[in-house]
Amino acid sequence: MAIKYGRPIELREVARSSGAVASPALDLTVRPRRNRKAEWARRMVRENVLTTDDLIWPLFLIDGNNKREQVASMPGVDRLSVDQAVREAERAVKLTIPCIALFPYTDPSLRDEEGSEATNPDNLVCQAVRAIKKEFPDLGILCDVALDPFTSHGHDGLITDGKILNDETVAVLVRQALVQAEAGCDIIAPSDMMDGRVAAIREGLDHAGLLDVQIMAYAAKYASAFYGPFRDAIGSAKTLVGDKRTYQMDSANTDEALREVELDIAEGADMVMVKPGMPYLDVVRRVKDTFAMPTFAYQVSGEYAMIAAAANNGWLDGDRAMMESLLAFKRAGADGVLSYFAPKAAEKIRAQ
Ligand SMILES: NCC(=O)CCC(=O)O
Ligand SMILES: [Mg+2]
Repeated sequence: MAIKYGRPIELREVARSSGAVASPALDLTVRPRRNRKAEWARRMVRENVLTTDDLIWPLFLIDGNNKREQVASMPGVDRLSVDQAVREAERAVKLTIPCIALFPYTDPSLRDEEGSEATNPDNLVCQAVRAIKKEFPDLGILCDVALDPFTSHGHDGLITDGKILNDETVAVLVRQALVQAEAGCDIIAPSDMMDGRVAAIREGLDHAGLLDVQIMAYAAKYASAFYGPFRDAIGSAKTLVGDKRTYQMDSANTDEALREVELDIAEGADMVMVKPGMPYLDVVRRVKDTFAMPTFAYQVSGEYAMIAAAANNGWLDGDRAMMESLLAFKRAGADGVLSYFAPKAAEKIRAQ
């Protein structure tokens, strides 16, 4: 190492203040704490900053009017009727959050084996997109593409004899993407993890003349326990049969994440995502370093619930844990974060 830490023995004792305890000064030339001595000094050397531009706010939708229903496992998060979602969209605009994401709680009577409601051009998501775009055309809207909010079995794809049918599912996902894009959605975000869906969706969008609709691929989505509260929110927790490990990734792998991301980029993804977030920051870093693509992370429902629950119990300073967890994504190389904390974090950033 080039740095020399020592200094001549005769200089060691000279800088002691009179009030110092009687112990010899350490022989240190380099003292990293100097750069942390005051808030202005810390700001000067700060390497990463979280801004409102880094936030994407996921919202849950429910049928009805003037309705807000608490999601029990996500304190502070509600399911919203379309008119209420428009009000939250207004809040996003005022907070300068660039983009929201929409997730429907589909009425159980509309769920079936094939997830047909996903391709209904007048489903809850499409209604919300149209209503929000009408009032706030400059707010970005991201829509998930996957069948789980619409299927009676809670899986993201079509099933026969307990097996997910990849290619048949992709054909349905293209139609789902098209109804959402035609309603005015700006970013199509396939979260299903079927092989080949990004290419098929890109081709479908281009064929329909929807050349400007972006694709944010949930490229590396892991089979995770942290999705629990989300399934509660969209009402698939009780109906889900089995697990999703034949399509979502094994949490032990990171090389596989790079292969998944590489494929989605080759198939036309404009942006890629890693999900969940906090337990997979190593994956975020590798993806960003390897591909230099716009890279996003999803701080999922379970991550939100952990912090919110601990804060509600007085075990954590909720605001500080929220900001620290969001900054961690920036440090890992993410360009942005989907987080249920988005409005709260944006309020805090703007108050600073
Ligand atoms: N496709 C979107 C999700 O699965 C969200 C998961 C979560 O927030 O737990
Ligand atoms: Mg894939």
